[in-house]
Order: sequence, then C-alpha cells, then structure tokens
Amino acid sequence: MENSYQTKVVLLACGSFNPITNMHLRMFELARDYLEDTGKYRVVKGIISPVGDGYKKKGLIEASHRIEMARLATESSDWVIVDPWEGQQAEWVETAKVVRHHYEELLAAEGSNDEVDTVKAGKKRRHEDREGCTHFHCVRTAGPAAGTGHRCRQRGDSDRKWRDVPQLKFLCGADVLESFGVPNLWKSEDITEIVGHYGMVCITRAGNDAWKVVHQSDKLWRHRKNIHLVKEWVSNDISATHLRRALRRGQSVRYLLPDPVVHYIQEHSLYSAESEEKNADVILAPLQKYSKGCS
Ligand SMILES: Nc1ncnc2c1ncn2[C@@H]1O[C@H](COP(=O)(O)OP(=O)(O)OP(=O)(O)O)[C@@H](O)[C@H]1O
Ligand SMILES: NC(=O)c1ccc[n+]([C@@H]2O[C@H](COP(=O)(O)O)[C@@H](O)[C@H]2O)c1
Ligand SMILES: [Zn+2]
Repeated sequence: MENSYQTKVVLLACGSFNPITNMHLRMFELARDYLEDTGKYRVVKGIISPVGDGYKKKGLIEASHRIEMARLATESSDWVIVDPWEGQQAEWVETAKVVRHHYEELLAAEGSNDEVDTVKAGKKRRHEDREGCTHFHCVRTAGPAAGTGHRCRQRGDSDRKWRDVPQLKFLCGADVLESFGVPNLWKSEDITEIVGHYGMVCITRAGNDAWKVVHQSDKLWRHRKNIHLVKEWVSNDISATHLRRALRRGQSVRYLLPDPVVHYIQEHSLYSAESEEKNADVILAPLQKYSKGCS
C-alpha cells in the first residue's frame, strides 16, 4: 500500500554477472521484501549493472554477452532491469562513479517528469537536459556543495521539489562488503561515499559474516544505520564460478539460472576451458590502479 511518508528506493547491483544466476535475481526480491517490511521504503526499481571488460577478472567473458544474458534474465521481471552503461565503457569504472552516474540519471528523470517510478523509464534512458547535481561532493570536506544550501534527496531533504527523487542504494552480497577490507581494492573515500551517502543493502552469503565485518570496521560501524543486512534464511550458495565450472564439464546448469540464459549460453558456446583462462595473467583493474598509488 502506498504511503506518502515512504521513501522511494532504487536498488543498484554491480558485478561480473558472468553469467547472471537465479541468486542474483533473488537478491533483488530479498532486498525489496526487507526494505518494504520496515514500512519506511517503497522499492520502485532494480538495476543490474554488469562490469565492463576492463575489470580484467579471470574468466570474464565479453560484456556484450553478459549484458544480453542479464537482459534475457530480467525479461520476466516487472521491476528489475539491466543497464548497459557500465559494461559499455572502454575502461573499468570505479563503483562509486557507477553509483553517481545512476543517481544523476534519477535526477535527470525527475527533472523532466516523474517517469522514474516505472521500469519503462530505465529502458528509455535520458541523455539530454541533465539537471546537474553535485550531490557527491557533500560527503567531502571541501567542494562546492559541502556547505549549507545543497539539496540532495540522499540526505533526506524534505523539500517538495526533491521529495519524489528516489534514494539510490547499492545492493550486494556479503562477499563484496567483506572485500572493502582487501588492501588496494577500494579507495577509502569511495566506501564512505557508497555506504555513508547512498547506503547499501547486503545479502548474507555462505562463508561471509556480514555482521562481523561491520562490527570489526570502524568506518562501517559509523555508517551502520545506512547498511541494511538481509539474512537469507534459505541459504543458496549458487555462484557464477560454480556455473562456469559445470558448463566447462558439460554438466547441466538448468534451474540454477533462467532457461533463456541457458539457451543463450548453448547457442553461443560460452564458457569453455579457454574462456576461463581469459585475463589469467592480468592483474584485476582496481588492484592495478590503486597499488600504483594513483587514484
Ligand atoms: N549466492 C549469493 N548470495 C548472495 N549474494 C550473491 C550470491 N551470488 C552473487 N551474489 C552477489 O551478486 C553480486 C554480483 O556477483 P558476481 O557477479 O560476482 O556473482 P558471483 O556468483 O559471486 O560470481 P563469481 O563466482 O564469478 O565471483 C555481488 O554483490 C555478489 O555478492
Ligand atoms: N574500488 C572499486 O570501486 C571496486 C573494487 C573491486 C570491485 N568493485 C566492483 O565490485 C563488483 C565485484 O564484482 P565481482 O564480485 O564479480 O568481482 C564489480 O562491479 C566491480 O566493479 C569495485
Ligand atoms: Zn563474485
């Protein structure tokens, strides 16, 4: 039931989706149920953003295939879409930048009309007439919007003009939360921006103790009110790694991912011993970038 005090939320999941699995889709359903059960939120859209080829993860097949599989997988959903923007970039894009990009899209949609409330809006993306927003500066100590007067829905600004812009929250599994602590993988200010400014919804995953991760990190603990930890009671450890292994061995992967995706994989003969060797001797883009000390 709609309630004017509820905050609209858009969920954004970034990852390899190599290939997309049923668990990736379940993450969205679990997160929506959790947020809506609080009575405070109404989840209006979910966005899947497959990472670009520049990420250089071992076994990562071409973004065009991963995007298409995600598109096929979301065809049956009336609220989750796939957005190809990140996957189409020539270079790897830091996740904080991807989140910013999508928030700007929400603001642009709000600037033109309120179509953001529908999945159609995501499919019919706007690239013109952007209403510039420097909201991400407000997590920094200096910058044009650091002072007062900057209006930003993410900060809960109740101004009428901003009331209808949904909040954007980063959706991930507990392994991604845990990866925040891996040296040279994430920039500290990016974590602050994602968690402190936007907020995240994190789904538990076998082998990862999300509560412990938050407890043991001073930064995450400080932002704990912005981190929604969702317990998956029917634990389901489907992983894309497991699927790729089964596919290499000619085993069935049916019912672990949507049928149209299974057909697409067969049709294009994706995932072989050879594809698993892609990027085998290349360093993951963020590690390459941050261990050089450049950011
Ligand atoms: N079984 C799962 N439970 C909870 N979260 C999951 C699960 N599988 C994937 N995720 C989450 O989905 C997002 C995208 O994950 P990713 O594409 O890396 O899938 P993956 O199954 O972990 O793949 P890989 O095995 O190649 O690492 C991440 O936030 C990840 O934590
Ligand atoms: N510093 C960063 O912004 C950073 C570091 C590592 C992974 N990531 C993102 O997290 C996701 C992780 O995906 P995988 O679990 O498939 O490796 C990807 O979308 C990747 O771009 C971001
Ligand atoms: Zn993963």
